[in-house]
Amino acid sequence: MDESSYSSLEAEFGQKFHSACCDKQIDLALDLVKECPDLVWFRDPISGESPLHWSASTGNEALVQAMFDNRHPWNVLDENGASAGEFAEKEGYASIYNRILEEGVRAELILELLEQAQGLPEEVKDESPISTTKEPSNKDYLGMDLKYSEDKLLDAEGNGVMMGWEAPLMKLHAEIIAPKEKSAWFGLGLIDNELQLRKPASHTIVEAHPDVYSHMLATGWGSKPGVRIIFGRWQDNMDAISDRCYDGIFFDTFGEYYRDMKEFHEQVPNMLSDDGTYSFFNGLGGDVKLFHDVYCRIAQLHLADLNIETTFSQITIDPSSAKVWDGVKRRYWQLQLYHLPTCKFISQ
Ligand SMILES: C[S@@+](CC[C@H](N)C(=O)[O-])C[C@H]1O[C@@H](n2cnc3c(N)ncnc32)[C@H](O)[C@@H]1O
Repeated sequence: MDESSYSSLEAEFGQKFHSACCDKQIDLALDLVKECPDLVWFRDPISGESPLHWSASTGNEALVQAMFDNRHPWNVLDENGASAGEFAEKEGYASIYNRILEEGVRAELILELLEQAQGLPEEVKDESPISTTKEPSNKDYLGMDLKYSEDKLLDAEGNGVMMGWEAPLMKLHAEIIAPKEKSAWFGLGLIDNELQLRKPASHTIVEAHPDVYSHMLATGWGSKPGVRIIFGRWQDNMDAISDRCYDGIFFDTFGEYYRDMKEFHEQVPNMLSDDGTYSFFNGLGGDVKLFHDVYCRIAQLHLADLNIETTFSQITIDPSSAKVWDGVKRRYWQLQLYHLPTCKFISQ
């Protein structure tokens, strides 16, 4: 059943449930779910809020658990784009936030297993709230004309491929994957300039878009000492990319999903030196805090399966000014804290 197809009975129970939550009548709310489990599909027609939002606001764990026991989705957003996690946080219920986060991790991992076992259809796959960066599909993007402006690289639909506000983050990523040999993806070349300042012995750049590649050549990257450019999709060039061991690797593409990034992560152990550092642009779920937290945890778990430990440094970043996004179709980052990943082999 989808959220728009609840019956009038479920709508009636949904409204009663809302009132019970507002009045913190937990026993009544639990009885209502028992009597009509399908009330979990009710959504307030104006606010878009769900029974999970209201349960989270009560701070009652049993009620939140009752939502999940009755298959309430963890990732419903209200009309303002707020998740149930944010409702819990607003009331100061950190343990409820964490319970919803755990459920999100569990649900996404199960979805991934189903996808592996059955090959889910595209429309179901795309129900996952998370893309690694910003839209559209990678292949569509690679066929589009791009536009460089002073501090932005936009695709033909006005999506921000790379933006100047990310410069301080690129500096930090460059610092952690520091000297000798590097691999990166180009965009505005912000991280590449930072890496060059650190005078690496060699620096490999992988870039698939013809316009970006031309821009790289026009700005002299083709003849910089120690710089090697591999032109093409990383997926199609793994043999050339992994012909050596890197002390630092940075991954930051465009129009790819988390599953693409995971596929790249599986290649990292074959080309990172024993004490090397891997990092990636962590735009995962960058417009909803709960989604971002769920996917940081999932990436951490998947990397741990590869014997790689991930620590996240929290960086305050606030690109909320309207001017930053002038002419850009979608604000792909809306959070106050960036989780900068440092990934290293777990020592035996
Ligand atoms: C977000 S930008 C990288 C920005 C870069 N970190 C910087 O500091 O300027 C992503 C780049 O990856 C390239 N790209 C996208 N998909 C790719 C793929 N499958 N293989 C290789 N490069 C890709 C894009 O053309 C774009 O230049």
